[in-house]
Amino acid sequence: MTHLVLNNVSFQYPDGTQALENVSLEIPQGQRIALVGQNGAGKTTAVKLMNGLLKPTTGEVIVGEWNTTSKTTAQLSRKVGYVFQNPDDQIFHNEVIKEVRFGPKNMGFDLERVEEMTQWALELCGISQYAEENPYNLPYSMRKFVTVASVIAMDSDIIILDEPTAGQDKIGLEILGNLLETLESLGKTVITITHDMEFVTTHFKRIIVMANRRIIADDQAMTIFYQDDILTESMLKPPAVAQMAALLNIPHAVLSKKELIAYIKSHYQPLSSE
Ligand SMILES: Nc1ncnc2c1ncn2[C@@H]1O[C@H](COP(=O)(O)OP(=O)(O)OP(=O)(O)O)[C@@H](O)[C@H]1O
Repeated sequence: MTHLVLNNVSFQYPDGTQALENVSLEIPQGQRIALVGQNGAGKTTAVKLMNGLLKPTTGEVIVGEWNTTSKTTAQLSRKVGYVFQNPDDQIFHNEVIKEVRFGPKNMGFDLERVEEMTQWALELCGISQYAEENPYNLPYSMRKFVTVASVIAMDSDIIILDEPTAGQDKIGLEILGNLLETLESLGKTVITITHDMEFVTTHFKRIIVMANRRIIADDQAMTIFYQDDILTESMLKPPAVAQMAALLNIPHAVLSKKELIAYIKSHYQPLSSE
């Protein structure tokens, strides 16, 4: 069990850029969270603080019983796995299976567990058939799955996915949705940064919205996508169904195609063909 806490965390990059200001947050083990907000809001900085790649300038980040300030990234990676935004910043092996195997091997798992976790991760990410390929012969969306597999194979309590939906087609998004279900059933905490609001409303109950270096909302989709001040400040575009519901003046929150169609069917008469 690894409880994650950020207490009044601020962060400044060495060039003076203030990337986070007084961010406080608590994530109990096992939650599935979407982290959203405009480019530059501070999302990647926030998650890099969670796995110790960055240390807070002020405030504290607590991972389980550890304060990240006194731990190395290698120590923290046992508890918090981070899938980089750009897979090419992460991949360094010339064979997919070697890349995925590296993490569990490095954690010191016995050989049998290394193989078991590697095969499980490859399968869950839909890339078993590319195990012997050079990752750089695969398209970006597949390379992203190689990095996801490499991290989930390490079996950490907390898993952070930085923009896994970028460049994914329908099948890729289905694989990701299924992956989230599986990780939740295993009791993992999964924090996902994404710009895909359809994906957010379909797969996440808790959504954290960042804007201008701060958290401006931490709530469910029903609240976030129907609150004008949050949408304005974060510049988030609600999912298409919510936009259509607003155009139709539907008086309550609608977040799925099913709900939208049901409303239309019950309120509008079909046009007669005569
Ligand atoms: N290495 C760095 N040095 C200096 N400034 C940085 C560095 N990395 C990020 N920043 C700046 O910190 C701020 C927050 O960036 P961050 O990458 O955390 O935002 P983000 O919400 O993840 O954006 P995106 O959705 O584009 O990934 C931005 O102003 C960004 O330009």
